[in-house]
Amino acid sequence: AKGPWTEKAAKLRQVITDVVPIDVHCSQPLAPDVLPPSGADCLVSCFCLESVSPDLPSFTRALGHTRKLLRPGGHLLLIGALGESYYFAGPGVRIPVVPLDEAQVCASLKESGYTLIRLEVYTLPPDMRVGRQWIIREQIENVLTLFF
Ligand SMILES: C[S@@+](CC[C@H](N)C(=O)[O-])C[C@H]1O[C@@H](n2cnc3c(N)ncnc32)[C@H](O)[C@@H]1O
Repeated sequence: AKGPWTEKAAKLRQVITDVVPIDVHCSQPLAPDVLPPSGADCLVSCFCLESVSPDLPSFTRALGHTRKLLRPGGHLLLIGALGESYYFAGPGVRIPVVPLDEAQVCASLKESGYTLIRLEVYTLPPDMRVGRQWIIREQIENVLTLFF
């Protein structure tokens, strides 16, 4: 069915030139020839690191692995959720999420070598709480955005 997303999908297909697998738990998360030798100018991670890390050390390590993909002076835009304990990847498929607070995220960033440029923490408005995780964890619907 046609809708606003049809147009957005078409635009995206015009600008995305490749889709490659990544595993943030590997010390080399991408295949060696994917990025230029100097590294990426910018990386964006959206609701990924906390939702694929079983605990805080694993989250911190994933940040460190990601940093190695950036060129010196490159930027990471990290978007994630605070205080989640799991999300539903499908009916009955509950994926554990490391529940982070702001201080833990800042400490993990520092430990993995990032310089924090900007931090924004906000609460989702009720009409955006459509995902099950937001319904289940209404008390912790803070979303964290970090710019490096
Ligand atoms: C909660 S979803 C977020 C998806 C999307 N970015 C969004 O904002 O809706 C978490 C994503 O992490 C990806 N993922 C799972 N394990 C991963 C890993 N080891 N390394 C990198 N990404 C992983 C999954 O494929 C999934 O798309």
